[in-house]
Amino acid sequence: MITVEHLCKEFKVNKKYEGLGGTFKSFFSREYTIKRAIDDLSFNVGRGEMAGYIGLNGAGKSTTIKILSGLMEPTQGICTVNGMIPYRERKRYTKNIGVVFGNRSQLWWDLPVSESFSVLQKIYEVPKEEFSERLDFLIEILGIKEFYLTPVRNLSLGQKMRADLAASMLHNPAVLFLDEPTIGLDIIVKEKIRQAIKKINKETNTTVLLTTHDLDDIEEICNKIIVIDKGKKIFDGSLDELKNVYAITRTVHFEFKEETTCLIDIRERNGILNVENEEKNRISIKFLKKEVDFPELMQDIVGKYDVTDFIVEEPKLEEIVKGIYTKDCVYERGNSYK
Ligand SMILES: Nc1ncnc2c1ncn2[C@@H]1O[C@H](COP(=O)(O)OP(=O)(O)OP(=O)(O)O)[C@@H](O)[C@H]1O
Repeated sequence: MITVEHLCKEFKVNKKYEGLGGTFKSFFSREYTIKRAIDDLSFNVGRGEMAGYIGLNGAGKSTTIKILSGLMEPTQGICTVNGMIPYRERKRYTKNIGVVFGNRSQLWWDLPVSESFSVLQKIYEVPKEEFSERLDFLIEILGIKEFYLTPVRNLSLGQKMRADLAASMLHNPAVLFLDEPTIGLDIIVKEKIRQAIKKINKETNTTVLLTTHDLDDIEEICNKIIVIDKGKKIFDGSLDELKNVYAITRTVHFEFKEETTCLIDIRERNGILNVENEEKNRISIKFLKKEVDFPELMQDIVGKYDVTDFIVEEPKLEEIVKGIYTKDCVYERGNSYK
């Protein structure tokens, strides 16, 4: 459904000079440097898949979305979405996609939500019956009824986002591009938006490409994840694959019947990263999965100490992804764990 092949995007950036004189010089200078925002990027997203597209600030996410939604042409490479080249046949193409930019609304500020939707119906040429069916579905799953007749300027951030999401889906697009759809929203509205996206995908098999800095969005919504860094792809696979490759540690929290302070024999073993006394009878052990035989470790501790309870904790997605960026976790690829 979405195919990206060797995509590059370069921007010309005016050369900057230091100081006040420099600022003046920069203003009139015709010298520029080239900024490569996307660098030989290739990936695929299949029909009905929901892919999370993540990267640090400035990694190139928005630039990719702009190219994929037809707003920008790449410098090199090619992409197709639903069989079309986005920036070549924009008018026909826009009827096939929905786009939501979390920091920008596509609704008309002074119009009530209802009228904004009617204008979009005309723009996208959606037949009346189809439109009304679609509208009922979106009003229901996004809980829009309570502010349907309110002017957009009077909506809260969360209401505006829900209305924007509905607006992007009125013409039943095959692909939905979401750029930070939960930015600035409270936890309840975030959850509503996530559930709605999942429902839309389930009911209409819409393909979703989602960029976000909130990794809970990814964990809850996506079945595929693409990680980019400085314009280059550094991971492409399922969430489980990401965890298998990069979640190299595990922590077990033990509760003992009595005060157990040291576990010196455990602490000294290969692959044990940390043994911490949380309370007098509670100890947590963090270790490298690759170096420690987990069942053996458990057997050993349960055999020697009176364990009343234990909880196994895997690293959170946030921690895993942070490790990928900082290269702290590429233990299996030859470097060492810091
Ligand atoms: N129009 C432009 N002119 C010059 N440089 C640009 C332009 N647009 C983006 N860039 C640069 O390209 C790089 C990628 O920017 P982009 O906005 O795609 O990143 P991003 O991953 O979306 O970041 P963020 O998470 O902060 O939104 C950045 O270094 C940015 O400064």
